[in-house]
Amino acid sequence: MLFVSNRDMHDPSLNLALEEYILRHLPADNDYLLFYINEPSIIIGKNQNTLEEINEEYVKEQGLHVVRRLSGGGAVYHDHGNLNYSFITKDDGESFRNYRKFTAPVIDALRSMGVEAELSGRNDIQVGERKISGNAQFATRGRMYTHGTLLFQSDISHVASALKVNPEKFKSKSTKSVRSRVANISEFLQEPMTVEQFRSRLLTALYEGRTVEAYELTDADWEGVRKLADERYRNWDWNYGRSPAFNMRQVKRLSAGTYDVRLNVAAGRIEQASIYGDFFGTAEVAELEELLAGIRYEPEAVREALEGVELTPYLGPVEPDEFLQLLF
Ligand SMILES: Nc1ncnc2c1ncn2[C@@H]1O[C@H](COP(=O)(O)OC(=O)CCCC[C@@H]2CCSS2)[C@@H](O)[C@H]1O
Repeated sequence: MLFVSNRDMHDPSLNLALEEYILRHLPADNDYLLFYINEPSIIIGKNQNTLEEINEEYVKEQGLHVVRRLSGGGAVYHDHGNLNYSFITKDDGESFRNYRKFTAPVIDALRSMGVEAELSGRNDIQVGERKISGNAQFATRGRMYTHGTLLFQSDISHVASALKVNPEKFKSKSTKSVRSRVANISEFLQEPMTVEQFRSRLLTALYEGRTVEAYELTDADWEGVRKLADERYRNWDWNYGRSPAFNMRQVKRLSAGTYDVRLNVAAGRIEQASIYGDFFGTAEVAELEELLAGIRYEPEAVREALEGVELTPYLGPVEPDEFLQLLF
């Protein structure tokens, strides 16, 4: 596992671009480890509707970055007290949706510092009932990354104020406020340390005492990273773009996540479909939306049109009947 160093880079667009660049362009015969700390930001899940996730007024007032990532899942708040890790590895057919595999070494490292961390739910690391880390994955062309946050010493009140919280989440996890659900790792440490010291401890623990081998990024690499940042992560179309036009809308929680389906139906046919949510798919949900366009708005017609289409890559594990229930 090669370590990629970017210690002084805190622009979320550059950090997400670097992560994507490593995934797509660095030699695939190696695994990579990347850490990053972002300036105050909201990082939106791939399939989310940005404006419904953020508290716009607060974002403006605080000058927060709002950036969409390639992985599924929900929106999270980052600041200088939040350390992110990313394992960029081969997609070997067994690792996608396997959060235990990638969080285990992080959890072991936390335990070695006296933090009683454990994996719970789909993708969270918690101490007791409180979340200290959210995780997500992205896979393409045989490569994948698994990345997660580590709330070390973040301003927890901002976590609550910056994000608009989906009432579904409260119901399903039966908690009263986000504030009480998340916690900073520093609270659980016996001896105080800075986020930088925490980062070094984690790095040493992840290499289990072996020397940390680094991949040195070249000038050409950096050029590629900047290009990706400009083209994608600094692009309004990517971060906010997708149009929410609809005249039928249904929001449902299934076991694989929350789905928000919107349809424009005219003359009995689906003109346009938009599917939002915090689910974990690998394929572009836009392809599925396109498949739905032009189909008669009837369960049988939709069932027929989708025959043979595997839904899981788009939507995570969802049965065809469940999908129909989202549409009708
Ligand atoms: N920084 C951070 N860490 C942990 N939990 C958070 C954070 N910010 C907000 N939250 C809480 O998690 C939920 C959303 O949980 P949910 O499970 O919906 O989403 C996630 O966890 C996504 C994790 C993405 C990790 C990436 C790693 C590098 S770039 S971002 C939110 O409503 C808050 O209650």
